[in-house]
Amino acid sequence: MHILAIEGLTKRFPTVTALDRLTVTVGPGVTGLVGANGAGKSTLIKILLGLLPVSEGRAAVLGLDAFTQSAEIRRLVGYMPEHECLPPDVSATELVVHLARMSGLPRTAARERAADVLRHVGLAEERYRPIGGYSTGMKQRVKLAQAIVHDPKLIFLDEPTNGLDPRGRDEMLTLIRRIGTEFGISVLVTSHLLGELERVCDHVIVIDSGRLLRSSAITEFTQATETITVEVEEGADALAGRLAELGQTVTPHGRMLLVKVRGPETYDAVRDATADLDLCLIRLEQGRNRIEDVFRGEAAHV
Ligand SMILES: Nc1ncnc2c1ncn2[C@@H]1O[C@H](COP(=O)(O)OP(=O)(O)OP(=O)(O)O)[C@@H](O)[C@H]1O
Repeated sequence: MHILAIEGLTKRFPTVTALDRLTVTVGPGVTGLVGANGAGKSTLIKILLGLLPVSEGRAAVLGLDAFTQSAEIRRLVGYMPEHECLPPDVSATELVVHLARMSGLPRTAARERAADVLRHVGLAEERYRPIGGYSTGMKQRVKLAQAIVHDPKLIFLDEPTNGLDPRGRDEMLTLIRRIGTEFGISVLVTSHLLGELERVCDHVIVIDSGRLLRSSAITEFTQATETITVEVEEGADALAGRLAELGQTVTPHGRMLLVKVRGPETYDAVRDATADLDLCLIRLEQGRNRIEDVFRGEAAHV
């Protein structure tokens, strides 16, 4: 079954078309929804949650109709909104217990479950302090905890790394991957930073001005390129010369050399040339596309 099935979805605001005949399906696992600011990511999530009416089209979430069955959908789905929306005067524990109770859990179960999810997202003693004094990273963790407290089948995470420093981003992404794999919850996570979803997603959907640019497994984005990267401790110029003599096509790239792969003999040539010149080889790596490169290439054709 598809987790999401979206067909011809269009959303027009008075001055802008936020979604333009969007058709895409999403399977289980962690899916990235990528697009620049204003591409239509938040609008799509709000429609799927039944919070915004659409102009045209259809959408199903976990097999339920997004327009007529939104109450059932919200029971099965967790949502981490993009913007700051937390009450400053209550603690994370109070808030998450309250939301667990609102989703139908009895008092004791709600307390236990809230303690569990706050631990999972890495909030320790500070969970008893008012949220107003939290850092951005801690607030993002509270928003994530409330999204999973009712044990949903699917969560929508809208720009969860927003405002975080590199370490905070890294920790948040690791957490998202764990939720997707260890807890078995399907995830739709949005970002305007193309590269950051590479590590955590199984599948990526790219939208631009409300239109679908691409929907592919992450492996298709990051498939092997036809170059290998070679790095030696010293003597890169000599190595480049020797490889050229051996008939290889070499391009210097900073301290490294990019060598076009003609076949297994290219690897043999690198091995023989480094051995002949008595160089210390510190990297020999198959090149991979980066998701940004693919997107840039495709965006250029839109
Ligand atoms: N309630 C609204 N009224 C009018 N226009 C809106 C409304 N909500 C969104 N828009 C417009 O629709 C377009 C898509 O917005 P949306 O918030 O979905 O983008 P986004 O991809 O989530 O970007 P961001 O990451 O900046 O939130 C934008 O041009 C935005 O200005």
